[in-house]
Amino acid sequence: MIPNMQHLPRAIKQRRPLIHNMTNVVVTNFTANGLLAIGASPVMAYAREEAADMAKMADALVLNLGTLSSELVESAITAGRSANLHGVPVMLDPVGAGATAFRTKSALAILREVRVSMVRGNAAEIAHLIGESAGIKGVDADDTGEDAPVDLAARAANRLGTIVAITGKEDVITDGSKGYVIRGGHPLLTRVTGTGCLLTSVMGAFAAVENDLLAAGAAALAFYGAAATRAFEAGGFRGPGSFQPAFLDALYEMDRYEIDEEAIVCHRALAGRGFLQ
Ligand SMILES: Nc1ncnc2c1ncn2[C@@H]1O[C@H](COP(=O)(O)OP(=O)(O)OP(=O)(O)O)[C@@H](O)[C@H]1O
Ligand SMILES: Cc1ncsc1CCO
Ligand SMILES: [Mg+2]
Repeated sequence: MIPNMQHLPRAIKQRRPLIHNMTNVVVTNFTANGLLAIGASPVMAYAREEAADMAKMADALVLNLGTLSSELVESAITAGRSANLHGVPVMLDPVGAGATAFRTKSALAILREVRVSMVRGNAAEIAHLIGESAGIKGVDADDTGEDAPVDLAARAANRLGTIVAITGKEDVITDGSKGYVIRGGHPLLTRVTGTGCLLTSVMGAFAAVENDLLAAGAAALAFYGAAATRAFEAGGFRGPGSFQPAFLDALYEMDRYEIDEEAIVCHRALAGRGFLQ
């Protein structure tokens, strides 16, 4: 079980951490609404002229490469360095890494220039960051339907020197030696754009209120998956269009969820690799 986890959604509602997002044009509104729903305070700020100032006053910085440009990469590095100087955790979502050389190169430049606290992506994105090829089409991973890619996450964490989360049917998060596999969520999440992007920002909100970043990230994955399950179980929707607001409503109630210990498991394959029980 993850230590000190159950109270984190309440801590977010009480402290309303400021989350500075440099994100993509597809998911901007959804990300702001999702962060508001959990009680965090979102701000989107991109200009080179203000990136360092905003990052400095934030409680977490989220860098998302979904609709990147060279200007965004430059601003992201400026913001990231400012966050590093002021002890602000930095999340990186390398959207579409591997789909084009520019995306991979930009993500690696940020990882080189900024001390990134956590990287979250799908398996294909994370594989490409460490030079391993995997199926990727646009910004979506080819769904292999396989179990959580624990070894890939651990290799990436060690190579990149940061916490790595890989999401999919099951989620995994690791610092390269310890880690968690989290079951939950719902396949409908893949039919609504930006659920991964919002998750990276939600991880930022958890990192803002908990210094143990591995536990914070694992808790974020568990609560986010639980919200998706609740939204599905509550019913009353016909498909992705009506699932999206139901999911936002479920995120709003996240502080009421008891995380089922069964949802966070020591994956069979983790035995003997230093992963926690
Ligand atoms: N098959 C699945 N079953 C249950 N949950 C899933 C499934 N696939 C993804 N998820 C969940 O969906 C959320 C987003 O993860 P995903 O891996 O799809 O991110 P992503 O590819 O970065 O998405 P996007 O680019 O649309 O933001 C996570 O909470 C993950 O656990
Ligand atoms: C569809 C899409 N294209 C670039 S970013 C994005 C949102 C999901 O990552
Ligand atoms: Mg993504």
